[in-house]
Amino acid sequence: MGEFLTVRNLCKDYEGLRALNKVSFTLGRGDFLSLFGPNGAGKSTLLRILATQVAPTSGVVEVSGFDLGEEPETFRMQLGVISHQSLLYDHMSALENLVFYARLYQVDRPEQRAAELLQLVDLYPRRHSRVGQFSRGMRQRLSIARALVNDPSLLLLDEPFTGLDQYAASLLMEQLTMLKNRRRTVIMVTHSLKRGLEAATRVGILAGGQLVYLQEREGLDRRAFAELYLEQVQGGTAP
Ligand SMILES: Nc1ncnc2c1ncn2[C@@H]1O[C@H](COP(=O)(O)OP(=O)(O)OP(=O)(O)O)[C@@H](O)[C@H]1O
Repeated sequence: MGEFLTVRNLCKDYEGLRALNKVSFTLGRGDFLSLFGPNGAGKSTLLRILATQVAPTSGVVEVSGFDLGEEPETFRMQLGVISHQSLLYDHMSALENLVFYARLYQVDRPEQRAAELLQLVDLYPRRHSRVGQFSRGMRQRLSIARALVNDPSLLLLDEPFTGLDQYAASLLMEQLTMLKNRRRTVIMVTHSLKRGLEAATRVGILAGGQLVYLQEREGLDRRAFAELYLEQVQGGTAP
């Protein structure tokens, strides 16, 4: 079976600072990579490149064998992103936001899809409230619903548990597990070892812009991994 996502020798420089240094890995459909690493390691930069928000300085990203740089629009249609930016419109209601994105992604029956997702993240009773009035956790729930609107083939999650209560966090874990079972590919950046290891098929550590560790989750020695992670976090801050 061919790989779904191929990242090869990816580099990103910001004004002389090398944020990513020759990062290479591949993921198949149904793979779930949990990516750990200290602050400033380059994790968000990697996700931003994969989300086509930032161009790499050099290197290649291929999705289903197609170069990302050549077909960004096609690729975006099958992408879901949860990042630090919520990408929500404050002056619109929760329902209006989701219907807007459902239309943007040319989803069948946008209203129905929006309602379904609002149920899923337990915001249906608040569907007519303006998002500007939402709490942080409610916004995060809606961001999750937004990211799922097109049933993405690749889901990119940057610290998705931020602001979520226990209940919402377990709802998200459930969704992620379902997506994985449906052979969607997920990359999740997190500082939570527990959450990251729970859902992963692969675990990686990015430090100083380099992928210093990448292993299958199965058979992973949790204790040894926790120690390695701690070492990296203590040893390395921003490059
Ligand atoms: N737009 C930018 N312009 C200049 N430098 C940037 C920019 N974005 C990120 N950087 C730098 O690139 C490096 C990697 O940043 P990045 O946000 O990718 O790290 P991270 O691993 O996601 O960190 P955190 O865990 O703190 O979110 C840092 O040194 C950061 O200062």
